[in-house]
Order: sequence, then C-alpha cells, then structure tokens
Amino acid sequence: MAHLAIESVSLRYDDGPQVLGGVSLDLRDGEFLVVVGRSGCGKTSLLNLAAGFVPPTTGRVAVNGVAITGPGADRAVVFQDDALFPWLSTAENVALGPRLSGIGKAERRRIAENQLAIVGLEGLADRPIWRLSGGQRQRVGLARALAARPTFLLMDEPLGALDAMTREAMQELLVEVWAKSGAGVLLITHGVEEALFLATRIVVMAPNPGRIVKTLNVDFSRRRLAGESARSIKSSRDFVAMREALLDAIFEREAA
Ligand SMILES: Nc1ncnc2c1ncn2[C@@H]1O[C@H](COP(=O)(O)OP(=O)(O)OP(=O)(O)O)[C@@H](O)[C@H]1O
Repeated sequence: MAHLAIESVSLRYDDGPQVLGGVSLDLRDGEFLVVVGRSGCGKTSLLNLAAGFVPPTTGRVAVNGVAITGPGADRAVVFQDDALFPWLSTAENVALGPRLSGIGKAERRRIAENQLAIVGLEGLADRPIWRLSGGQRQRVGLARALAARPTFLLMDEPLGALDAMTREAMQELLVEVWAKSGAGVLLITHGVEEALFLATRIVVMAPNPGRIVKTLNVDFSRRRLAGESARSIKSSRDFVAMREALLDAIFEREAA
C-alpha cells in the first residue's frame, strides 16, 4: 500500500513567522483526504510540502518510508488556475507528462483520448484550449494529472473558480475519477459542503502556527457511488448536521 507521510513538519519561509508547527499527516492510496481551515492557516503550504515544491524547515515528508527531495511523477498536482498551455491543443496538454517521458506520438494520442474520455471530454482532443469553458479546462487539468498515473493526486482549490452548477458536476466527477483511479487524493477547499461530499477524511487546520485541530471520518461519497445525487446527499439530515459540526470546528465555535 502506498503511503505519503508528513512527519512532524514545521515550516518558515525565509525569516518569516512559523507557518506550520509540528504537522503530521498520513495519506494512503484509495483515501480522499480534504484539508479545510481559515484563510492563511497554511493549507497551500502543506500541499506544497507534499508536492515537494518547498522543503520543510524541520521534520520530513516521505513516500513509502523514503524522504522526498522534490517533486515526483508519483505526486501529480492540480491547481485552481488550470495552468494549461494555450498554444497546445487539448490532447497535447493532456499528454504533456508522457511527452516529457519520451513516449511516442501515437501512444501519447491514445493516452490523451483515454484520459479525456474519463473526464467526459471525448471528441475534444483537437480543440484549442482557448475554445474551452472554465469547467472544461479544469477537466483537462485533471486529465493531464491522471495521464501520469500518479499514486497521489494533490489538488489546491481545483474547483474554486467554477460557477456553482459546474462545481457540483465536477464534484461528482471527482468522486468517480478517484474511485476508478485508486489514487490517494489530498484536496484543499474553502467549501465545507465540498469537503463533506468528497472526503473519506477531513482535517481541519487552525493558524498561528498552522496546525491540525480536528480530524473527521466521512463517507458521503459512497452514497454518490451507489447512485444517489449530490443534491439529495447534501440536503440529507446527517449531511447538514456534519456541516454544522465542521463549521464549528473551522471557526472554533463552541458546539451547541
Ligand atoms: N512563498 C511564501 N513566502 C512567504 N510567505 C508565504 C509564502 N507562501 C505562503 N506564505 C505565508 O504563509 C501563510 C500560510 O499561507 P498558505 O497559502 O499556506 O495558507 P492557506 O491556508 O492556503 O491560505 P488561503 O486559504 O488564503 O489560500 C500566510 O501567512 C502566507 O502569507
């Protein structure tokens, strides 16, 4: 079983204040871990550590027991800003990773078409990026991440820029893609409902310094995978109760 471990990590940028203090977090394949917390509590910094973009000041990040020294193909990253290349076609954007690993043109095309089908964009392989909607672009970003067959998928507010309806459709897609891929997902969101709908586990962070203050196990995505609609799940009594509990934890309100 693959295992990404953030071990007693603290982080300071240059001479600045301590951004993270003693954070430990495990992510295993097949898990959907969502990180929530008020602005500035260090969520993005935590994801950047897991991606290998920044080194911890103390502690370590390890994959299967081996400390990481930078980014790796085992950990694909999806950003809020889709970070696609406008001069490349949709298929060429998706197959960027395979291209960098020296895979030939015909095979790259096959990989791109497969991944585009998984995210519901079959038939758009040759479309220029600038002719795609925001939701479609985010799907291309996801297809590109999946094309590398990552063990871990790290996502920083991937749906943050989308309108409410597109966002909900994308949440449903994310649950499907996660279940099919078997990857371990680490996702950051400001959306409390989004966190509850997607996660198998939610960690709540608080600031000064950034740390984990609560962990919740959740399984609403199983209901989605069993065919229930997002609307029905999100309006159910147990979902609404969990939402209030999660908001209490984020804003450190006393539970009633
Ligand atoms: N590259 C950097 N250099 C210096 N300070 C940084 C850097 N990146 C983040 N910080 C600081 O670290 C703290 C945590 O930022 P971070 O972006 O990790 O929090 P966040 O919880 O993701 O915030 P938000 O929800 O607003 O995106 C903030 O005070 C921020 O100003």
